[in-house]
Amino acid sequence: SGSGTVTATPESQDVEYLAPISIGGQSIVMDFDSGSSDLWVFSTQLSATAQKGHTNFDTTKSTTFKTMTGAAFSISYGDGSGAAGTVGTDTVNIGGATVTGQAIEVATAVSSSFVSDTNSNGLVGLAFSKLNTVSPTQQKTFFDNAMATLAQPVFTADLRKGAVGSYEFGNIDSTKFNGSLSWAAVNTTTGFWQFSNSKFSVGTGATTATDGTQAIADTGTTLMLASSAIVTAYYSQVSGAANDASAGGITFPCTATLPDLNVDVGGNYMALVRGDDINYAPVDSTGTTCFGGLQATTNDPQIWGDIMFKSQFVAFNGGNNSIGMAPHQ
Ligand SMILES: Cc1ccc(-c2noc([C@H]3C[C@@H](O)CN3)n2)cc1F
Repeated sequence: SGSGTVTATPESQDVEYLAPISIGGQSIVMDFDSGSSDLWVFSTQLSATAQKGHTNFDTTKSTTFKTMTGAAFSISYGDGSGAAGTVGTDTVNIGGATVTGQAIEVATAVSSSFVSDTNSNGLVGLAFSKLNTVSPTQQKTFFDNAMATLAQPVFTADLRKGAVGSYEFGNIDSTKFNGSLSWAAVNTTTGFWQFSNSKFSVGTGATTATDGTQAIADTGTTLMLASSAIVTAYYSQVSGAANDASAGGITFPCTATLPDLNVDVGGNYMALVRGDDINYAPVDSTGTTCFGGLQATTNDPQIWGDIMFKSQFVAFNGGNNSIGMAPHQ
């Protein structure tokens, strides 16, 4: 009910953005992921090794937790990591926006990359509920459950490069972006916040058609994974840029000047991704070579992650299935 705002704090190198939620009165820091649809949490039912360094949800300490008999979940992410376990319901409060009876996926097994990521204690999936992995009865996301009682059926992501931003439910704070939001229709068939991308331009260069693959807005992906048409054209304007097998992608001299990238969202709006945001991070401590925040993917849809969110304030409207963007204030 109501609306709620939580801080979105970047992990080192802005790998992901973490926000605090309350599950059954237990405060737990989670990774908010608009590219998946499970709310799963580290728990006291994990091995002691897996629990080490994490905040572990204890179902026995929540007076409102109810077991969902016979239910289970198992999820894997784009990078091959994953989690699995059992399911119950509990009250979830995110900055004041509250859902009772939210499906809580209680991890009994998690992959090593989650164990070592001790700042994160699970994920809050914010894509469409059709992607939820609970069986035998698929469950709804927090946002899906909250929508009817939120002041507006929306949530927003205000993610910042190397700084604290926010996630907000139920309200669009117009002090956080410049001008007005441009809205694009969302193609809900895949379950992602997916939209068309038909053209782009690099810096002040000519606008060029893309290969027409769509894109998703994915807060759970660190970089901006775009079609090769965009990526090739972009880095052709960056002296010293090249694919660097040892770094695992395109790198360039840290002294390189990076142009802005303009990418079309939904046919009407050219979203500007600042060149400065495309300089992701040095590949090593010498600070000589830097890793590109824009990398190529053959995946369809393209996966536009945090690099895009650092330049654009994004609103997700579950009432009319649209996505709104504007440059940050
Ligand atoms: C250790 C770890 C691994 C992966 C992820 C992860 N979270 O969201 C995503 C992207 C990719 C797609 O799967 C949906 N959104 N990936 C988070 C982690 F903390």
